[in-house]
Formats: sequence, structure tokens, C-alpha cells
Amino acid sequence: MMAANTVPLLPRLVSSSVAIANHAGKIIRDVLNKGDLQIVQKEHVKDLQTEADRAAQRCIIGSLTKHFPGLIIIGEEEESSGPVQLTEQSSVVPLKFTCPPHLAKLSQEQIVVWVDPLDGTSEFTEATAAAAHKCLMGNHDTGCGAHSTSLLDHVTVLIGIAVDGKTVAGIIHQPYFNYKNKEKELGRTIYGIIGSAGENDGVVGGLLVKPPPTGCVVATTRSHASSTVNDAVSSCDPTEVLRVGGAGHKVLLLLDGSAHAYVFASPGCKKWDTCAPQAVLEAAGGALTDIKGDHILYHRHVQHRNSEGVLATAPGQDHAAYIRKIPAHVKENLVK
Ligand SMILES: Nc1ncnc2c1ncn2[C@@H]1O[C@H](COP(=O)(O)O)[C@@H](OP(=O)(O)O)[C@H]1O
Ligand SMILES: [Mg+2]
Ligand SMILES: [Mg+2]
Ligand SMILES: [Mg+2]
Repeated sequence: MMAANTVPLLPRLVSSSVAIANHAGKIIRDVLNKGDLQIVQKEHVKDLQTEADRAAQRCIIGSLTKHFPGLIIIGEEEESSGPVQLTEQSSVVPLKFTCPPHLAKLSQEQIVVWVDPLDGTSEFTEATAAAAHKCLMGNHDTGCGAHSTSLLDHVTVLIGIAVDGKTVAGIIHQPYFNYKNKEKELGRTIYGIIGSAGENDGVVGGLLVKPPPTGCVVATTRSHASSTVNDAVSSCDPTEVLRVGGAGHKVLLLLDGSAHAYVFASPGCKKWDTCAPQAVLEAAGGALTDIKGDHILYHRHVQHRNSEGVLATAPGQDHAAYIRKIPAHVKENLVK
């Protein structure tokens, strides 16, 4: 085994981030178990923050800063006060990939880390409300339909690593994976480095399944729809539309064969929503761009909004063909 200081910076950062994302997932579950989300409204009624978002971000940014002093990290949430749980320097996961040669000699100044401590906050709050309602009703299924606890599957922790403005590595942790099956391990982490030779073509931790050769299943937002969002989805002639929460979760659906494309023609998604999912998807052979087909950049001073929308396709799909289908009025509506 290589001594820690001979391992290049990027694999060390990925390995440490996997351990940190796993711990952030535990913090999220602990907040939900306590049942007091302390919800704060940010820019509008569909833009919420909970104590789980805040505590998970304190853990991620605090731990990364402790292990990599001076690292540039941009998180979704503003700084908050409260207990900070840090991971140990030694809590790294064994590496299951090789570092691509062109990323083997990075200096820390080239790196920006984009952190979404809890992606799918809307669904997290609704699932929690549903669970509380269920308790009040004596633990029977209330038949709330949309207020189903299955919404917890939509929650992920995202840590994306960009080098010289391009995403190169990502970690997607799903804290509630398997929560309905008590026999199995709770939570999973999928991570990848673009161009690395690891298990499953550079993506570790998840089953990679191509979507069916026929049909067109489009995943899109569940809680941030608009007429432009819906026009873009319709233009793809979908055989099925999955309205689900979270950018991380929608990219997981592209990786497990559940959807062909993720289409979001809105300026609502931010760089911390796409940096990690894009890297994992592209490591697996998929693509994620804005709705016009242009690359999304992740420099330190870039605007946070993905103002020209998001379009992602599963490995093996014709990404350019989806871009061509998006109507001109939708593209014109989304400007820098
Ligand atoms: N109109 C909007 N306003 C604020 N955030 C938005 C938004 N549209 C999308 N997002 C953010 O983009 C992510 C994916 O959205 P969606 O689930 O609707 O597809 C969510 O991240 P967070 O849950 O981390 O805030 C969501 O809040
Ligand atoms: Mg948010
Ligand atoms: Mg998000
Ligand atoms: Mg978030």
C-alpha cells in the first residue's frame, strides 16, 4: 500500500470526501430522527433550509478545511452557528480507482469544491411532515399520496471537485438508500473521477445500467416546475415523465437505467447542484450541459446559478439530439 503522502492530492481529496459525505448523511438522519427541522425560508416559499442542511454543511466544510487547510470550498448554505461534527483525518475510504495521469500533479489553488449538503430539501421536508402525520394517525398509512416517505430517496449529499473550472470528480451520497429494507445497509455512496480506471468505468459504488433501448423516460423537477420547464420536457416526446426531487437523485436515475434524460429548463439549479452529479455521470460515459449544449464551468468566481438550465443524458444516449429538440423559445428564455 502507498504511504498517504505519496498519494496524489485528488484521490486523497475524493477519498476523504467520501468519508465526509457518509458522515453528513448520518447527521441528516439524526436531525430527522429528532423531528425538529427548524425550517427557514430563503429566497421564496420553495427555497427552504433545515437544520439538516446547516449541520451537514458545517460538517463538510469544517472537515474539508481541517484536512486540507486553505482549500477553496463553496457551499449552498450561509455560515451557521451550532455544533460541528468533524471527521477524523484517518477516516478515508480505501481508493478503488487510479488517478488519471493529467490530474496527478495538481496544486490546491487549481481546485474549487462545490458542496450541496442536502439536495432535495423540498422533498426532505415533505417526507418529514408525512412521517409526523403518520405518527399522529397511530402509525397507519394516511394515504397522503404525494406526501409519501418514499420522498426520502430523493435526498442526497453532493461534493463536487472542479479543477481549472471543469468538474473532474464527484461524490453522491444517498443517506436513505435501502431505508425500507431493514436487512440491508442503510445509505450508499457513488463517486467517480472523469477518466479514471476504477471499477465500473471510473464510477464506484453503484450499479451502472443502461436505460431501455426503446422509449424515452425524462426525469424533471417535482417542486420547481414552470411552463418553460414543461415545454422542454414535452419537446423530448417522452414515453414517461418522472417528476422527482434533487439534481443528485435525477442523475442517479440516469445511472441505474430508470431514465434516459434529465431536463430542467430553468435558472433555478446552482453550481453545487450539478458539479458532483456531472462528474459522476461523465465518468460513466453520460453527459451534462446547459439546455443549449454548452459546458457548465465551475471557477471560483463564476455565477452560482446555472442560468441556462440543465440537460443531462444517460450513458449511450445521443446528447446532441436532445439539445436539438429543445424549442428555440425555451432556449431564448434562458440567458446568462
Ligand atoms: N426555482 C428554484 N429556486 C431555488 N432552488 C431551485 C429552484 N429550482 C431548482 N432549485 C434547486 O435545484 C435543486 C434541484 O431542484 P429540483 O428538485 O426541483 O429538481 C434543489 O436543490 P436543494 O434541494 O439543494 O435546494 C432545488 O432547490
Ligand atoms: Mg436549497
Ligand atoms: Mg441542491
Ligand atoms: Mg441543498
